[in-house]
Amino acid sequence: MEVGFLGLGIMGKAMSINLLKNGFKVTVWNRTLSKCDEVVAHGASVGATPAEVVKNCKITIAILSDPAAALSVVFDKDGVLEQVCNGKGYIDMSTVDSQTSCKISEAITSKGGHFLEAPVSGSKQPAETGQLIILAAGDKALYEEAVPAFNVLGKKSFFLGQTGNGAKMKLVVNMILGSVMNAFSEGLVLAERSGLNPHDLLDVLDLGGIANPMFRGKGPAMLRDDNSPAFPLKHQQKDMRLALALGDENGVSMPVAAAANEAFKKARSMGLGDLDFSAVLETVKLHKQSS
Ligand SMILES: NC(=O)C1=CN([C@@H]2O[C@H](COP(=O)(O)OP(=O)(O)OC[C@H]3O[C@@H](n4cnc5c(N)ncnc54)[C@H](OP(=O)(O)O)[C@@H]3O)[C@@H](O)[C@H]2O)C=CC1
Ligand SMILES: O=CC(=O)O
Repeated sequence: MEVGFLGLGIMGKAMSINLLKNGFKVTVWNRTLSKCDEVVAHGASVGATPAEVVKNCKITIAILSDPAAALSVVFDKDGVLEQVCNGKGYIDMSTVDSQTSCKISEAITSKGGHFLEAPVSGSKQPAETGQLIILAAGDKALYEEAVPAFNVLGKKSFFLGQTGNGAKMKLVVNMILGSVMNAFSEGLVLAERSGLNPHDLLDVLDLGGIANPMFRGKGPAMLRDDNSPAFPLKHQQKDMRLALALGDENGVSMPVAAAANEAFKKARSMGLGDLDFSAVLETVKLHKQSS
């Protein structure tokens, strides 16, 4: 199967290499061209523009940073829309809001193309090992056609119905993720400042009813001040912002998520946006009792 792939950030690089390793022919494009080199070394071809990739491939996948990037790659000059026509499929795996997804869907389908949103749950390592959870919605026939690729990229794919449902599911999941990360950060600092060994806290958490792969996976690195990015904090803050907007639209009060969003905003203002979202721990460490 031949696919186009737009966006070779942390996720896109791992996912496109995974497709190549599993026998797919892949044509890639990335705004910063040099990021194509490693994927080309695994056998990918390069398209000069998103439009060229779509022209050459029946199905094109994108995973881009945020709504602005997702829209730009479709609507701007040399963008996806210039080459979408009957029979072409476009799958956007970026984490965006449902409005962005619907706007892209309308544009693609108005030109005869097929659109599927398919944001993913899981981070850099699940992307590398093909263990993502795929939250697809939109064109069911395109979903069926993409299943062989999804089976390489993920451990489980969900088809959630109409366009927008995948985006909403992803935002709900990441709203919880970001809130939990804040509570976990507060717990680590509270344990340490109150004289406990935070490594003991990790062991205790691991055995109880709130045991969580994220605590075990990220806790030791957080205690070493290692926040090398798997899931960049700026993207987690974007997800909190979009989830809060979804809460507004639906009249859902979310004080915990709102507080978590403020902490991520604070972390961004401290210059931590490109680090892992676990770097929100630094905002908790900031507050020290002076007397
Ligand atoms: N990292 C993770 O753990 C996960 C991330 N996600 C989501 O996946 C998406 C990608 O994440 P990730 O790979 O980590 O992000 P990165 O920041 O590593 O990569 C972002 C990608 O978007 C591209 N991009 C940004 N702005 C534009 C633009 N205006 N025009 C064209 N391309 C643009 C970047 O290009 P360039 O290289 O030129 O900057 C790069 O290819 C995000 O929506 C994120 O929320 C979902 C699940 C897990
Ligand atoms: O979006 C991030 C993730 O880990 O999922």
